[in-house]
Amino acid sequence: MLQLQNVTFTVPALDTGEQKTPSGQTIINDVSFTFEPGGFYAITGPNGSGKTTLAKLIMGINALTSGKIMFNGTDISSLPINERSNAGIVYGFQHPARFKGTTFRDLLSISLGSDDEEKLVNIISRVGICSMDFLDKPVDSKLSGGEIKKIELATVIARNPKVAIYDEPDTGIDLWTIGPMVDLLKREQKENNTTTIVVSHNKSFLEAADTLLLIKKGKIAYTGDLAGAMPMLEDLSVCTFDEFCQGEDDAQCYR
Ligand SMILES: Nc1ncnc2c1ncn2[C@@H]1O[C@H](COP(=O)(O)OP(=O)(O)OP(=O)(O)O)[C@@H](O)[C@H]1O
Repeated sequence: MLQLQNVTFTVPALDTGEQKTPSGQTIINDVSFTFEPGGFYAITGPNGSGKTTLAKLIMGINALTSGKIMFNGTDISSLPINERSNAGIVYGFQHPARFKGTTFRDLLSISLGSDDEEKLVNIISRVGICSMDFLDKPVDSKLSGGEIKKIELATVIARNPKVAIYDEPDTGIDLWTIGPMVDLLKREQKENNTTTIVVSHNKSFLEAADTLLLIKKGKIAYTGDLAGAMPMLEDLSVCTFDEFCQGEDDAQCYR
């Protein structure tokens, strides 16, 4: 069980070499929530509401300003990323890194902790990569957005995570690939009891989730199923910029 207790993230002061002065903007504000083992959660909300920041706080990519994160009874709030990863929390990036001179086989072997061919094939077939040649592709800028996403998913799944966090996994993926990707994450959730947390605006992921967390201005505005969230999702007041238009129906903006 993964518990967020009064989790807060305020933009830290920049170290200018002089005394630190807090820049002070609170991005995540006093968020408490429990992710049950094996649940499928979608974190959604307007642009800039704090979804990625919340995911990064769970992974330890951002350090908490205050509050606590408990994982299976242990306080992991001050653990670095690698120790959270060793504990079973794994993060798939929105824009995965590309490493010149590294092949997919290298990356996957590191994630898997083994270069056993049979195990590598098992993982690539789980993410829907049929060609063995793909294993020896360099992970560089020549890969398409969809290919790099599949590689990222494979490296997360290879770690056999207890908690898998995917930040906008549909970025760079065509509409025809989203369905199979949702099916893949659902299958991994069910077969391995993986607690799955997906940051997404995509309806397919929102429909797949057991529970939605709707984030608005750094706070949880709603938790529950998609049907219950619909009025809020359709309500323009969830827009981050609503203080400028006060929610007027005919506001001239790009929401
Ligand atoms: N370390 C940081 N320093 C300064 N500002 C930050 C930091 N981390 C996040 N922010 C700001 O916090 C806000 C929320 O960012 P975040 O990436 O969490 O939003 P999001 O809800 O995931 O948005 P999107 O849907 O556009 O991906 C943004 O305005 C972002 O610029």
